[in-house]
Amino acid sequence: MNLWAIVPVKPLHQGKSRLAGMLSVEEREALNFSLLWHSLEVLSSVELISRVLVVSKDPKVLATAREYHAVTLHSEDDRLNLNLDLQKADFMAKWQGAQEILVLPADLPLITAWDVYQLIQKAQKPKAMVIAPDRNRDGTNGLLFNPAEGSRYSFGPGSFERHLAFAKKNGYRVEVYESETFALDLDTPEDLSLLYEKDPNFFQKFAKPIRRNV
Ligand SMILES: Nc1nc2c(ncn2[C@@H]2O[C@H](COP(=O)(O)OP(=O)(O)OP(=O)(O)O)[C@@H](O)[C@H]2O)c(=O)[nH]1
Ligand SMILES: C=C(OP(=O)(O)O)C(=O)O
Repeated sequence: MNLWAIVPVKPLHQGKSRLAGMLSVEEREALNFSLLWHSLEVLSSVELISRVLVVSKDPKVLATAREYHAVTLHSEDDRLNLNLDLQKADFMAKWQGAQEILVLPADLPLITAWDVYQLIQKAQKPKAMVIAPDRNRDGTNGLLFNPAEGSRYSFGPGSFERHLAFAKKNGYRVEVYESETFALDLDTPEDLSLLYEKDPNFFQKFAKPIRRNV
């Protein structure tokens, strides 16, 4: 087993733009940094993961990833394109020996190492795809390919159904990973309120990287 986790990250000042009505650009930048830090903390404590690969245009994101011994890929395209960045990261991971690939967006504030471990367990027997939907069963909050060969990314609105359809069409055993913690990605003001309810301490944790930056 040689499982790589790929984490795509938008530039910190651009991410979470749907929260612009509630948070200033500085607050969103701090929140994005905190979410990145949380993802790296979680992934680096999952022993089943051989390497973490972070793909981003943002040098600060990549420098932080390297502090966690992640492999980094600098996306140099003019425009933002999540699926293209994932495709490039996927190629790099396979070139360096990845046999299984897990894509984990960096906006899952509630996930723990145990959640990620459980998701991975579902993919033990190939040929499998594990798909973790968001709470509306619209987006994809985790996607694992075992084997990595033949992987394909179709993130964006409605991606859960597209990933399911891809799996069925291509002969994968599909495991839908239903998890309350995985299901909460931070996109909308409603998601932010839910996070306040479920983990008010998250916002104290997220003061930490703000302090690190000043
Ligand atoms: N490398 C890379 N990562 C991206 C890109 N677009 C989104 N991401 C990351 O992909 C994950 C899921 O993205 P979204 O849920 O749409 O988050 P977001 O783009 O910050 O949210 P909005 O700005 O509100 O659309 C997050 O970790 C983002 O940082 C991209 O073009 N390139
Ligand atoms: C890009 C995605 O994220 P979101 O729907 O959270 O923007 C996705 O789930 O495919």
